[in-house]
Amino acid sequence: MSSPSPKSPEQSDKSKKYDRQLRLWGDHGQRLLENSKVCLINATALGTEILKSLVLPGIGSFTIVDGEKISEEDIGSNFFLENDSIGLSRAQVATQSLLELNPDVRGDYIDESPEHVMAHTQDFFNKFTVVIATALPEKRFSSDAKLVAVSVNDKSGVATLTLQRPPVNSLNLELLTDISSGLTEIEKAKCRGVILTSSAESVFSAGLDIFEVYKPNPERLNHFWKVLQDTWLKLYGFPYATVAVINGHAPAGGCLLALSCEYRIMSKNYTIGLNETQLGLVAPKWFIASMRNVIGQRQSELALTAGRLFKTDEALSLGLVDEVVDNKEEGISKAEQFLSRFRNIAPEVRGMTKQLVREDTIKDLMKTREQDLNTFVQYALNPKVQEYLEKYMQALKTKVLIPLSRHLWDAQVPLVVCRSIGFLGYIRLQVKEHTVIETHPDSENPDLRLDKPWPALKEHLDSINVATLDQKTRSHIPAIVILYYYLNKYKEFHDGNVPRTRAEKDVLRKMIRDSPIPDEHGVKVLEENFEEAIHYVNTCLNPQTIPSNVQTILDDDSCINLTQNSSPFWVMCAALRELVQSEGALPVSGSLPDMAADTNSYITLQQLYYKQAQLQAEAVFRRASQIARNLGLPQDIITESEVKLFCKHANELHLIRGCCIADEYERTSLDLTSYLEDPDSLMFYYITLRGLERFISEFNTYPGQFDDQVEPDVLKLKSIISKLLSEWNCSHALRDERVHEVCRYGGAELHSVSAILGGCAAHEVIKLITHQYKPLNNAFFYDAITSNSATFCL
Ligand SMILES: CC/C=C\C/C=C\CCCC/C=C/C(=O)SCCNC(=O)CCNC(=O)[C@H](O)C(C)(C)COP(=O)(O)OP(=O)(O)OC[C@H]1O[C@@H](n2cnc3c(N)ncnc32)[C@H](O)[C@@H]1OP(=O)(O)O
Repeated sequence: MSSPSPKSPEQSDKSKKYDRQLRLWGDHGQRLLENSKVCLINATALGTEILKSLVLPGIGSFTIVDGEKISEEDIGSNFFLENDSIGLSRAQVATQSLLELNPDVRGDYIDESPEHVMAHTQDFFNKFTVVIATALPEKRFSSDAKLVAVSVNDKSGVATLTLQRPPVNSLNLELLTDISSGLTEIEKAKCRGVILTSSAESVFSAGLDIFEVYKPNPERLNHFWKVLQDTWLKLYGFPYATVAVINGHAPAGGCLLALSCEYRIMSKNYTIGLNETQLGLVAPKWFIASMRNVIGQRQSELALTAGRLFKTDEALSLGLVDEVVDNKEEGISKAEQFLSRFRNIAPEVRGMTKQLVREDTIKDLMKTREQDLNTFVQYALNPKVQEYLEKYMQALKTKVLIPLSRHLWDAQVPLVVCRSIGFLGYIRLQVKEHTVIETHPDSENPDLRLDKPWPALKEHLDSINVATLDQKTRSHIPAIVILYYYLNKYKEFHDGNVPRTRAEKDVLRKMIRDSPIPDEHGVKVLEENFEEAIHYVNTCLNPQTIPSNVQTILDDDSCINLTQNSSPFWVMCAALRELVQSEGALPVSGSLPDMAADTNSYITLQQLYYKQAQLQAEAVFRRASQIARNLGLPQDIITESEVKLFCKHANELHLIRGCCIADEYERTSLDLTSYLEDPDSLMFYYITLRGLERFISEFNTYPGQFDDQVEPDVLKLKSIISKLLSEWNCSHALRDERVHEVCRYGGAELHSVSAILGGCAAHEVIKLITHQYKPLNNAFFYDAITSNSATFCL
């Protein structure tokens, strides 16, 4: 769904419109901004405020991902939503309002939750320049690793197929496909038997993955069900002996997997059953048959119609499982014992017998496969079922921050996580690697190279004898010429050294100050250009060294060992490294400060600096293009204008390597002592926020969201926070009033706080996009009560 906006016809209009900001980040920064694609997850008040401050300066495009409908609470805080839009898609309405702010920006939206987008289009977020997420809950991550592990014990000939799709082995298309190919692999290896188990600590399998069925892509939905049928047919009719070691909960589809095996061994204190009716769903016929074949018609009917989930011991009495064990290891050992029962029976004979026993059930599905598929698809696409699934999914807590963080970290897309709650604001930047070409350093000393002038400059400066110039010419020569002349005089008397200390510089300053010829009254009048020369003694004679930030970059492995994945920045750095190695210094910046001088002499000098900078930038460009060619990178990845900018600011290159939010959330110890001992430290906000996020994950509401729950929520939040602190081995406690304060907010967003924070977050995003100005590293807290703010590197 996209709402394209026409581009403004007049380029000059655009320059006029953006005139103020062009002074800050230049054409180069504006170009990057106009080519950027920004994704916003959740159009909360904070989210739309951030986008507002990005749309106005003219980002290329934005996409809002938000599956929420507009609520009354939204209207109270979100400036971009209006009363008559209650119940409409928040993503759509926010997109339309934001697009009105700037006709040069394109915007679109996806009216789906980020969880849904992640589950269906893994790489969706990779295409963005930056992803901004507001009000996003955390989640244990699911990785791209193989979803099943197959291992074969060569001695016993027993294969183990372990389900390992975190967090709960919910059966999506990929997991089912992997189970099916795992079984094929085991069949080819002619194993004596298979043990089916799970790597999760307390779940065998949570059954079918709800995300496969919620707002599905019809083609994938069809495919999903066919693969489920195939996998069941393969497992149910598997020629070798099969045992399920059920080391955790096995509801619905999880129970079906276990029922398809010949023998079931279950760990204590979990639940198992075909509970579909409890979920408002009807179990397909072959699910029912799988159960009936194990516990009989009568018990199946009772269990299925009530949607019963049985505790392990109940399941044992019912015959739904065959043995109970204390843990998975014991289960595996019991499973091996079961399989060894068939040691003296010919595997083909055993297999054929099993297939005959199961033949009718298998044939039933084979005959009705197409019809079963159509029934499922129609049922799943029914709006009522979808409505029901939406509610069900909300009840199944949704946490998404951690997988998103991990995914974007790997894809090297910056992630900006923000939250605005009550009087508290928080911004956290995740960048794996961010490089900055600082075009606006805090203090820039002119790069004059008077201590080591290159030949053309030396020749020109040496050609002017300041002492013999007539008064008029003297008063118009550029300060640099004067400085160079007296510097050489100074060197003559100081063994060829340039002045370094303050006292030494005073000597040089005095030489310049004393240089004018006295007038008829014996007074030495110091011209403006001589004053300037004295001024430059302080700033322009420091030896040309390579700043440590730049040296670190030139010594970085990414600069030395380039690969096909190297960014243009690193290719340019490698070329720069070669120039530095051959010339012993960074390229000349090429710009000359304004100075009191006659036009001709100033321009001559300016040309010398400009030409040298051009020559050096061209050398770096040629080398960078060569490196890119050698690496097989596209030729247009390095442009001449970019190299010029890079060389001009070569002493202001910065590299930031950040840390991954998912790692931060999975860290088991955190040394907060020094912060917590400081009564003014805002670090307690971080702890409160982490507690808040865990609260949302556990209870699916904000603490204090419901008036009658404020006090119980305070207790729950306190207990969550003290658990968090003890997980981090932190002995401090959080003051009670801090917890009360957060519960008082009840999850409310205040427009004024969101507006301030939105501006700050947008500013950080602009830094990330333009690669100018160093971004925040890495967390920012804003306390709107005291108007204090703090940054922490977490
Ligand atoms: C789906 C079919 C619908 C309609 C089609 C029409 C009809 C024909 C089909 C009928 C046959 C259907 C068969 C099925 O299998 S339906 C699925 C039924 N399964 C469940 O209802 C299980 C629900 N899950 C649980 O009860 C618990 O998660 C479980 C397994 C006991 C584990 O508990 P716990 O360890 O506390 O873990 P969490 O609850 O915190 O869950 C962790 C994490 O996993 C997500 N999740 C859980 N179950 C599923 C699932 N089935 N699909 C997708 N995701 C699931 C949960 O949301 C949590 O996610 P988070 O983001 O919060 O980390």
